[in-house]
Amino acid sequence: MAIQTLTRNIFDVKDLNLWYGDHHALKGVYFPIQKKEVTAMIGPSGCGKSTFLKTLNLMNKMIPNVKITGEVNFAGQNILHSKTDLVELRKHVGMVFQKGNPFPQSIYDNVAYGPRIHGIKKKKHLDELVIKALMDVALWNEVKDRLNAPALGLSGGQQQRLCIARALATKPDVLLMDEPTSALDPISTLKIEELIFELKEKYTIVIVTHNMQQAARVSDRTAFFLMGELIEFAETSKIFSTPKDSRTEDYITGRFG
Ligand SMILES: Nc1ncnc2c1ncn2[C@@H]1O[C@H](COP(=O)(O)OP(=O)(O)OP(=O)(O)O)[C@@H](O)[C@H]1O
Repeated sequence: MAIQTLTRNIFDVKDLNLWYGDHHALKGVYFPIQKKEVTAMIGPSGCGKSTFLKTLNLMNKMIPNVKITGEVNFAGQNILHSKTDLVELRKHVGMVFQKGNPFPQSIYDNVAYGPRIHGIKKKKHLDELVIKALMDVALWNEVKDRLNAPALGLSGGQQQRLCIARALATKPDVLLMDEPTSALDPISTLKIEELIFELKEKYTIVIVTHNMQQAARVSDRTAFFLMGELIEFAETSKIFSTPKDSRTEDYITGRFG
């Protein structure tokens, strides 16, 4: 996947439809995602935000009875084609979940996990990647003296930053974040938001959030989903000041439903 050949859109999603059995969860979604920006997805519970996010690295491909049609173009290729190498795709498109989910292993082994899967064995190389990833998430100073300690001994906020470091260790291009702060206290949330701001220098970030202030604070563009449809997608400042669709306005002003 030679991503240098891309235009400013790192993902170009066209007419994406997804069904869970009979349930039509994504309906004709067109969604360009720009490089090195933070794109936020907002919308009421069950509108398809997580489903859309997971489609970007085909996390939902394994679910029985899922049918996906349309195009999810990444690095110039439609990843919905059956030939897509999922391990390779997820090296480029990493994911961080709602609740930090470190493996029951040491801090070091958690971060080294991805590089090892991709065949990196030399300790010196692994050390470099682990240190770099932990520095990138501003966790290095907090853990450098206990790299062999269990990751599950870290605080919730530290665990989430560790999971971000784990995702970054394979040097992805895109980081998908599914409500990454919903289980965190305000200070840990602020740290992750600051981190997102710094990470966008190097990475493209797509974040699902229920917190509209968070979307307004961290993202460049915001997409509003409703019942499986992408209703509006624009610069975040526009979505929150002058939304074009009355349904977007109702949602962001809390008048929804
Ligand atoms: N594995 C699954 N099997 C069947 N239906 C599913 C599955 N995952 C999600 N759905 C359904 O698809 C729809 C969209 O779900 P999704 O999780 O994408 O919404 P969401 O906007 O992320 O919601 P939330 O904000 O509550 O996380 C919902 O109706 C949900 O019940």
